[in-house]
Parts: sequence; structure tokens; C-alpha cells
Amino acid sequence: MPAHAPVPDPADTDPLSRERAHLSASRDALRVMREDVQALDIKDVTANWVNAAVLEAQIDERIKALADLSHTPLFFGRVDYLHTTQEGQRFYIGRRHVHDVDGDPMVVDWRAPVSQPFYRASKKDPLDVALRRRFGYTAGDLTAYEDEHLSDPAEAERTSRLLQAEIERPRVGPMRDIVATIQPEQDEIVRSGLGGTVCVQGGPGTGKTAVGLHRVAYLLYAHRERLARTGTLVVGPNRSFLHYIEQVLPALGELEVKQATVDDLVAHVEVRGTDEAATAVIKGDARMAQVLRRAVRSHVTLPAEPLMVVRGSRRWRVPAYELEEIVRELLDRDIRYGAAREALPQRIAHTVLVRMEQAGEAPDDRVQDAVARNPAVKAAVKAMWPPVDPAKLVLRLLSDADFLAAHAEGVLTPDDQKRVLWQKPPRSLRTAQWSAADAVLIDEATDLVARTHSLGHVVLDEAQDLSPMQYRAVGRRCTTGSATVLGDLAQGTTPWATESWQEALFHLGKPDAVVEELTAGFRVPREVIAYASRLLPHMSPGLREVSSVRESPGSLTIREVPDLDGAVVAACEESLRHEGSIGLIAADGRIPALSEALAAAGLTWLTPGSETTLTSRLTLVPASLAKGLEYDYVVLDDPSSVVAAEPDERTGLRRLYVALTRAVSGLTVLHRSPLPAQLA
Ligand SMILES: Nc1ncnc2c1ncn2[C@@H]1O[C@H](COP(=O)(O)OP(=O)(O)OP(=O)(O)O)[C@@H](O)[C@H]1O
Repeated sequence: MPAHAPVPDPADTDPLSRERAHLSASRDALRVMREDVQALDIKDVTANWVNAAVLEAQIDERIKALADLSHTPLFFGRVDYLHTTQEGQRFYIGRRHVHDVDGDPMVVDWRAPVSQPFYRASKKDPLDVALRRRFGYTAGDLTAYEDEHLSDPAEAERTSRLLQAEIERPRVGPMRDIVATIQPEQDEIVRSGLGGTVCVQGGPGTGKTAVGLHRVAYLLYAHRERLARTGTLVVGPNRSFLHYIEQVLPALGELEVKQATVDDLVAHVEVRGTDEAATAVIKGDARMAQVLRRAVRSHVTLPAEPLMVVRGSRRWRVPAYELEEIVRELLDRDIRYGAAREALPQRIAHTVLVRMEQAGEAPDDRVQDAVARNPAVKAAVKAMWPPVDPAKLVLRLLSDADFLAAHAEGVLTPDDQKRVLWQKPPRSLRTAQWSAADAVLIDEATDLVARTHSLGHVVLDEAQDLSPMQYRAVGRRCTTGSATVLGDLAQGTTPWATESWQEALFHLGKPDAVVEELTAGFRVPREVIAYASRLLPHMSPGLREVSSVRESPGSLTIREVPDLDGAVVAACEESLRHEGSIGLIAADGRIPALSEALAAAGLTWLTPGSETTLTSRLTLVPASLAKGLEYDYVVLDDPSSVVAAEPDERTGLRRLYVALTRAVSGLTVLHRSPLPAQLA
């Protein structure tokens, strides 16, 4: 083991070779850090095998965290401050902290406070930064750097070529992190405090997903202990999307974050049925929460009879009016139904104890417990406050018109009630064809009975598509924590999609959250986003157009073709001549025909969510699954069929807007039938 990692030779005046020397010195230092952990002998410090196993697992984790990943550079930037502080003057910024044998930092974590100016400093506000240097890598080798002298008024501001190159770097495999190039307005969101909920409205490709994931990594760094206790969760729209993003956090060293869809969160029953859109809209409406609350509480019956408790030779009588008082008090306190049910026997026992004391006895706690378990008390509790099974309750609400009417009176119109009732009620819980919206209702009922476990932080992506009841389901998973809500109102494609963030945040239970807007577009080239934005006034008037940071002339091709399938296959073959990933997006109904055409041409393709590799780069994407995904080149099949596949025109245009905004480098639109008029 070297006493000191090698230091750059001061005689070396070539900046690049000095930086390379720092890189290899940092690598050596990291290796030493790893070897130190590997050499730890825990025999003497652990008292028993359980402790030893726990400690060993922690050490294994630490060794994993200290691995030197050859494809991820140890640092990507450097800041030199004008003034020296206690911590130093020059810092290399990387994905993790590396120090030398003396404990001096070789690389600082991008999340550390000293790294923040690397992201935020500008000519206007240099934040004491004299030099910001960005590094470029080719196949793991440090090959370039780019300097900005932020405190030098003579130097002109210019856009970073390295940022441009990073965005356009061909995409193979899952989503990657953006730590090297987080932009100032993104960084503000990434580093905003754990205490408050942030909602981000941003058009396609503005980096919402990236920002949400980096925010989780930041929060885990800044509040590691607290979040380790309370947990964090990322909620995404579907499995393919979750699969696409699942590598970002591990690449940032965070392995402990759970990822789920809303359907996963509320999976109390197996979902085998579907609802018509109009039915799902009512089931997803917040009024259903009121109906459920009434229905749950309707199980409470006020006592008509006194309670007689026999203990030994004595009988203790609790009159009905006193029982009623206890029950009313519990109802008024508005605690969970199940918690109140558990408290009730003790409350009754307490009244009995008071009577015992009045009669000169001296009962202790054990007597109170015994009275609470007395069969007469148990029977009274069961009669006044019976257990409620959430799924059975929802089953009854959806099958029994009178029961529904009793609790929906004044909340749902008679027409609404008719809509949610099952045409053919199932005979039992087992045979019920639950829909996704029903599962959310069951989740709400479950929470009325017993409080849902709340996490420290929840990131909710593609949030615009949630129903009010779904917002409530996510919201109860962060009642004691905070949330990051990400979405684009213009990409809302469900019949219950939200029209306003204020409303959505209200249902989430975070009405005071700040709404931030991201308007700089990183994914989609200017020409393409301008074309897609023609749809905005027709489907989401009032929303701002994304302004792309990338000028890529020639990125958009639109062609009317006589043989659509043939032209689509040819366009895919043409795109495959470029590097990177290719997405063929088409209306869901067109997928079988296109699969056949691709197969006939000898092309193989993936389904969304499977990882692209260097040899398998073409994905056939049903328009309904395109949201959140991106490809270097996109071939879009027949826009009119994409619009026509949706129940109404506005949703159709929004679906098309999503499909038109998936390409990083090139979009080819092919059609035989006329294009939708709104694109003209
Ligand atoms: N600061 C950045 N530096 C480099 N790349 C970035 C930056 N911000 C975003 N990107 C890239 O832009 C692309 C779009 O980002 P992302 O998917 O997070 O956008 P989004 O707003 O969630 O889009 P959508 O609304 O379509 O889901 C990704 O490839 C992401 O890595």
C-alpha cells in the first residue's frame, strides 16, 4: 500500500496531463479506501454472530459503494474559488467522495455544499468561483476540458459544448444520470429542502424525471439517517417506465429506494376487470372518499341496552347512555375506525373500574385488562363497533344499490350511483372482477380502518395522469413526509387527468406546495418541439412552449407515403444506420401489422422496458406506453391513427404530442391518411 497516492508533477505544465494525473491519483486513493475497508477485522469488536453478520453486511455494502466503475468517471468537474476557505480552494466534483491517506479530499461528492456553486454559479452571480472546468471523457479516458472564468468580466458567456455532446451521446441501455450537467434551475429543485413538497410543471424533455431522481439522491445524502428510518419511494406510471429509470439511483450510489406504480401501492386485491371511462372517472372522484367514510362509520351502532359485567360474585352495570357517551366521543375524535375499535374495550373497562372504586374496591391495571377481555364487554364491542373488511365494504357499495344510496345521498347524483354499481354483482369476494379504480377505493377504505404507513419522501412522476382518489392514495403514503410531484398538464391522457396543479396538490394533501416551472428542453431539438407545439393551443391552451437548448437542423422529416408499412420499415432501417436507440411509435392497434412488417423484413425489435443493447436497438412502442421514454431516433407511424385511438380528440392530440416529443436526434413522421388539421 503506498504511503501517499501519487501527486501531479508540478513541473508538468500541460493542463490535460495534470488533470489525468489527478484522476489516476484519485483512483489510487479510492483503491486504498476500499482496501482499508476490506482489511477490517471485526472479530474483536463484535459480541455475537448476529452483530457480526450485520456488520459484515454493512462492510460489504461499503465495499460495493467504493467500487471503481470504469465506465463512470471519478470526477466530471472542478471549481477553483477566488478565496481559500477552511475546506480549501480547488475541488474536483464527482459522484462520490474520495480522500487521500491524510483525509484530504481528492474528489468531493456532487451533493456536498462546496459542490453547489459548480452548478449554480453564473457570470451574473459567480458565487466566488474563479474557474469552472468541465471534463470530457471518451471510453473512460479524460480527453477534454472546458473552462469558464466566471469572475472575469472580459470573458463572454457561451453554451457548453460538453453539455450538448452529453445530451446527444447515443442512448443505449437504461436512462443515465445527469450529475455532470445539472442546470441551475434544475439544481434549485434538486437541492430544495426535505421539509416542503415541490411540484414541477415542465414540458417534454425538460428533465423532470432526471431532476426527481437526483433530488432523491440529494435528499438521501443530506438527510441520510432520517430517510433510512422513514424510507423513500419513487412512483412511476408503468413497469416499462420504472424499468427504464431503475438504474439511475444505483448509478448515483443509492440502492435503497423503492420504485412502484400506483397500482402496486394499492394492490390489496387482484385486478382483473376494467371500467368504462365514465365509470372510472366517478370512482376516481374525491367524492368517493366521502361515501366510503360514511359507509365505514355506518357500522357503528349506538347501544340500546345496558352492559352487565360479572366478576366473581358481583355484577357491574354500565347504563346504555354511558356506553353511548363513550362511543360518541370516539366518533367525534375522528381516529381511525380500527384504532377506535381497539380503544373501546379499555374505555368500557375504565367505567367499570370507576364503579368498583366507588364501591370501595381497589382494582389495579390487571383488573382493567381482565374487564376489557370479559366476554360481555367483547360482545358489546362487537355489536357497537364491529370489524370492517375494506374489500367487503367496497364490494357491498358497488353491488347493493340501497347501501350505496344510503351513503352517497347528497354526494353522488342518482346517475353517478347507477354508473358505479356493478351490472352483474359478483357472488363473493373471490369472484369479483376488481378494476384498478376499485383497488384504489379499497385502499381508501383500508386507510379509514387503519392508518397507512407514511414514508419520509415520495417522488411522483407523470403525476398529471392521476385521479383525485389516486392522489389521495399517494398522499397518505407521505402524510408525515414530503413529496416531489412531477408532470406536464399537456401530457395528461387519462379521462381523469388533472387540469390544475393546485387541485392535484389539494388531493395529495399538500396544498401549500410550491409549483415550479421548467421551460428549457434538453431532449427534443428545436425544430421538432416547434412542430409538436402546434398542438398546444388545441389541447392545453395557456401552457408555455418548451424552448429547446438544441438547434439540430434536419432533425424533422415528414413524408406522405403510398405504402405506409413498407415506408415505416425502410425508415427503421435507415435510422438503424445511425448510432443509438430507435423507437418506432404507433397507435396500439397498429402494433400487430407493424410487427409483421418488421418480421418480414428480417428486423428484430424489443418491447418498451426491455433494455436496448448495441446489437438490439429498435423498440416497437405502442403509443399508450411512450410516455416518459426517449430514443435517439423516432419513427412515428400515422399520427391520425394515434389521435383516433383515443376516446376524444383532446386526449388524442395529447397522445400525439407525447409521441412527437420522444426523439433526441431525429424524428421521421410517416402518414398515408391526412395529418391531423391541428398540425398544419
Ligand atoms: N441538465 C441536463 N444535462 C444533460 N441532460 C439532461 C439534463 N436535463 C435533462 N437531460 C436529459 O434530457 C432528457 C429528458 O429528460 P427527462 O426524461 O427527465 O425529461 P422529462 O421532463 O421527464 O420528459 P417527459 O415529460 O417527456 O417525461 C433525458 O435524456 C435527460 O437525461
